[in-house]
Amino acid sequence: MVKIKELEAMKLSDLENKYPFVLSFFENNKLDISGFEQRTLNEYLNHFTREDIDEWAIDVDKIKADLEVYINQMLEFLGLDKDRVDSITIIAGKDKYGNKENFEQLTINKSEIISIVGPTGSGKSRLLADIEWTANKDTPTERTILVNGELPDKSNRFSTSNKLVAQLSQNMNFVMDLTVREFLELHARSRMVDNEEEVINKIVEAANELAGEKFNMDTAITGLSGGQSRALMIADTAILSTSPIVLIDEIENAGIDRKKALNFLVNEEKIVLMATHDPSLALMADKRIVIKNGGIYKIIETGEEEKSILKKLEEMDNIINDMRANLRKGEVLKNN
Ligand SMILES: Nc1ncnc2c1ncn2[C@@H]1O[C@H](COP(=O)(O)OP(=O)(O)OP(=O)(O)O)[C@@H](O)[C@H]1O
Repeated sequence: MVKIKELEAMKLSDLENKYPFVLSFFENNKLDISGFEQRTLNEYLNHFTREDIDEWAIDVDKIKADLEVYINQMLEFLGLDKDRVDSITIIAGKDKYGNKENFEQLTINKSEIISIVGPTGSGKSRLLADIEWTANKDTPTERTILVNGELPDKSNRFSTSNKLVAQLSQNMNFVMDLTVREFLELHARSRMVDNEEEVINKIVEAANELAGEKFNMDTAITGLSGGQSRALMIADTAILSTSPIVLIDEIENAGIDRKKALNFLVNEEKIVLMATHDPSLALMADKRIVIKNGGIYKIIETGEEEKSILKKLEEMDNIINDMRANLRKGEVLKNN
């Protein structure tokens, strides 16, 4: 629930961006906010002179109380409230040997990217699965996942239309007999987007930017290569998904531009967790979780030194990518 205290210090332009429907509240209450877009709600409400207040019968406390009720009602009505995720918290469970994990709890906030590293079979996918399931001591790790500091309710956990989590998993096998266009149309329709054609074009364009070999709208999705279908799912998730949490289980080297893919998926409003064996992707995150024997063993913040190492890694990646592209084109590689 939104509290008026949180709103008072917001600039009117930010308030409008976050809750576009507030404009009709101001209009209905004959409050002219033009010229005050860069001022906070409090500054705006306190700018009235005694005369204004008497003449227009302005009651600031009542406006605030009404605005709080109005925003909460609108969020509930639009079904947006339950989808707002500002943070998730992982509360420690046990590793594969039954020992308590080496941390107490970790809160991940909106717009953070977290990578998950650790040897093969150490439990990276398990951690993602715990988050997807919003575990409540009911998985092998006995971890608990909180959303916005609370145990999420079941409706949130099991709703399929506005899913809490968008997951890009390692296996992306299409079984449906549809063309790319039909597949995206189905998805866009279920999301009720207005500009269907435009959105579909955007997804195919983005997917083709990620995949090496281009495909078009009339390609059957069963005919896409591993890398192409992966690229399509990434572009689809990035552009169409409203899920506030994106879980990525290794953007494996299926020939897609992984860094570009991550940039597509990252967005101010989302929490991104990605299991990876790739050093550049691991360091692109704000923090990384190190998993050992099924338990969280360390949480490391990516510091300045590692960020500068990331630059070097990216240069090396570019060299490797160029060589890969040239080999694919059938060229013979040359020194320098
Ligand atoms: N804390 C735990 N307690 C019990 N079982 C666990 C725990 N953590 C992970 N496991 C189990 O260990 C197995 C391997 O874990 P997982 O598949 O998550 O590894 P991974 O790190 O993703 O491996 P890869 O890098 O090969 O993808 C799974 O069966 C998983 O359920």
